[in-house]
Amino acid sequence: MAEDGGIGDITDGTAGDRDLDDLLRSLRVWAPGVTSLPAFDVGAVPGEPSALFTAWFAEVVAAGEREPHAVSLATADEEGRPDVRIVMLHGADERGWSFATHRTSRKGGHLAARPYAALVFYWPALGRQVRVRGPVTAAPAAEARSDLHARSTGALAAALTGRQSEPLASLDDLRTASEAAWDRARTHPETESPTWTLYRLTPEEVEFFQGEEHRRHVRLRYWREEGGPWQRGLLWP
Ligand SMILES: Cc1cc2nc3c(=O)[nH]c(=O)nc-3n(C[C@H](O)[C@H](O)[C@H](O)COP(=O)(O)O)c2cc1C
Repeated sequence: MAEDGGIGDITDGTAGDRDLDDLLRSLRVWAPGVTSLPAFDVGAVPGEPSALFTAWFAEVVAAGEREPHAVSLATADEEGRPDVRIVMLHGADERGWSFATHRTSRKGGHLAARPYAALVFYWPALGRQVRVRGPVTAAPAAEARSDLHARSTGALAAALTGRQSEPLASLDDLRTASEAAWDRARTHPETESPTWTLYRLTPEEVEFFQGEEHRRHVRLRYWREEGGPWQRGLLWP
C-alpha cells in the first residue's frame, strides 16, 4: 500500500507480475480465425506510396478495424531523446501525412527543435503495419483553421481547452477550463485556437508490412532522395 498518500495503491507486484506473464503467454498475433492475412502482391503496387496507403486504409476500414486513423507519432527532443504518442491522422496524399496538435505542447517543442518525425500505424484486423518517416512542416495558419473548424464540436472544445502538456493542478481545474471551452465551441464555432497547428510530414521513406501465417511477413519499402523519384524494394522480415 502507498503510505505517502499518493494517488494509487502500490502492491509488492508479484501477483500482478504472474498474471501479466500468464496473460502475455496466452496471447497470439497473426492467429488464424482472429486475423485474416491477405496476400500482398508486391508486383501490383502503385509507383508512389500514398496511393497504396489509401488502398490499405480503405481495406482495413472495410475489415472492421477500430480507429485505424489513430497513429503513433514519434519525435525527438533537442538532445535527440525519442518520445511517442498517439494522434489522429488528418490526411495523407502526395503532399504528405498530416496531423494536428498544439505547437506549445511537448511534441510541438520537439518539432520546433528537430522538424523530423516518424509515424506508425498498426492494423491488427489484417495484420498490417505502415511506417512513415520524414521532415515535418507546419501548414499555413488558414489551413489549420479550416481543418479545425471542419471537425466536431468536441475537437474544437479540446483545442480551445489548451495548455496541452503543462502540469495540471487538479481535475477540477480541467473541468472548469473544459466546460468553458465546450460552451465557447457550441456558441462560437468560429473561435480560433492560436496554438493549434496542422503539421505535414513529407515522406522520405514509407514501409508497408503485411503479416503472413508462416512468419514470412512481406515488407515493401518505398524511399526517395530529395526531389527524386520513388524507388522501392523488399526487406527481410
Ligand atoms: C486515440 C487518441 C487520439 C489522440 N489524438 C490527438 C491529436 O490528434 N492531437 C493531439 O494533440 N493529441 C492527441 N491525443 C493525445 C496525445 O496522445 C498526447 O497525450 C497529447 O497530444 C500530449 O502529447 P505531448 O505531451 O507529447 O505533446 C490523442 C490520444 C489518443 C489516445
